[in-house]
Amino acid sequence: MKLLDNYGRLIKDLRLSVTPRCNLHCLYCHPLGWEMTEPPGTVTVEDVRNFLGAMRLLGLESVRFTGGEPLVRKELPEMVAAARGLGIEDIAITTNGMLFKRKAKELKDAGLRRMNLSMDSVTPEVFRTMTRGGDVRRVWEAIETAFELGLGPVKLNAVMIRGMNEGEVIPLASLSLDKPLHVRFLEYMHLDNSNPELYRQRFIAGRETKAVIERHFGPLEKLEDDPSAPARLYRIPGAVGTVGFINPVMEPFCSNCSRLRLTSDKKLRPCLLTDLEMDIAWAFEAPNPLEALVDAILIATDRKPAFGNTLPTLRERVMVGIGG
Ligand SMILES: Nc1nc2c(ncn2[C@@H]2O[C@H](COP(=O)(O)OP(=O)(O)OP(=O)(O)O)[C@@H](O)[C@H]2O)c(=O)[nH]1
Ligand SMILES: C[S@@+](CC[C@H](N)C(=O)[O-])C[C@H]1O[C@@H](n2cnc3c(N)ncnc32)[C@H](O)[C@@H]1O
Ligand code: SF4
Ligand code: SF4
Repeated sequence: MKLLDNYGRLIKDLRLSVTPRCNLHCLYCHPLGWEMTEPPGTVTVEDVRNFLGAMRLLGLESVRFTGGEPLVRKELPEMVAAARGLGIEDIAITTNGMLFKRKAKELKDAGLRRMNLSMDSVTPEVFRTMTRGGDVRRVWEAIETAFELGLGPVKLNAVMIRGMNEGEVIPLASLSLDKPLHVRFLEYMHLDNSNPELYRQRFIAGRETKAVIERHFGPLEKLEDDPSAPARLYRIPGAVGTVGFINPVMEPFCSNCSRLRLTSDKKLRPCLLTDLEMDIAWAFEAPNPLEALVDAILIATDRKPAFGNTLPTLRERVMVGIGG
């Protein structure tokens, strides 16, 4: 069965947050501390199995476990195994990598196929500042471990923030030169309404980052994009890996959006950049959760907007600074 929204988009990908907790505190993100226990009402392994089962009935092809930091959730391997048990092939995580080395084998055995790693900087001090205490050596270890275990492709995410890591563009892009690493530069999104002026000052448009790379390496080769994935892909001539630009603010990719998101507190979001979310805790408690979850997913898909409805506000907040 295929799930189509009201704009004809095929919904086949799920982003599933398994915890609101994190062992880092990046300057641009606001997770709960890792030392807390999971808040009451957080999705359980059984909830994840039921939700994935319902999505699978509706044609789900890929699932990405995220957070918070998914590796602080001790049941993550069981959740991955639940996805695999339902026949899902494309099982990925997005992680800061701090705990990856010690959990990688178990995750691979459970069915994990690939990973995206956050790496805003290659410079230890800049990395530590941006993540408020993270150790970039652990990201290197995570990359090596992924290569050793054959988990791939390995994609790196760098959120670009003026005054913090703009000097890292060339060192980060250079990581794609001789290794199969896919380095993606993300436009910073300011997801709350506090201090729009600070947001404007910090924001760097993807096209500016691309221009910096092209000034250094010459024109980038355009590669074929996966239309339903957020990154626009390029290659530095002769490089093994790729560079990509994820520009949700200045160049939204909503027309091919294929995603729904489930938050760790059981809210179903038809879109990442929306103020609309449905509390579907009731469906997990229903006498027939699978049936109730299918209903909830159909309703959320029906409400999926044409584009992120908070996008215009995000763009408005940065337009003045960069002239359109
Ligand atoms: N606006 C918007 N941004 C997204 C969406 N999905 C991912 N992003 C952005 O892309 C960033 C990187 O996402 P990842 O978790 O690495 O996953 P991904 O790149 O979507 O996954 P793959 O393409 O499957 O590797 C996120 O932090 C968001 O900034 C989406 O559906 N809408
Ligand atoms: C919220 S994190 C969760 C997964 C994991 N903890 C990690 O950092 O990879 C998922 C992705 O969102 C990105 N992200 C978080 N806050 C962001 C923001 N304000 N703007 C753009 N990207 C952001 C992170 O860089 C990361 O790549
Ligand atoms: S590691 Fe991920 S979840 Fe944790 S603070 Fe950074 S971006 Fe947020
Ligand atoms: S902003 Fe919303 S509609 Fe656009 S790509 Fe992201 S999730 Fe999809």
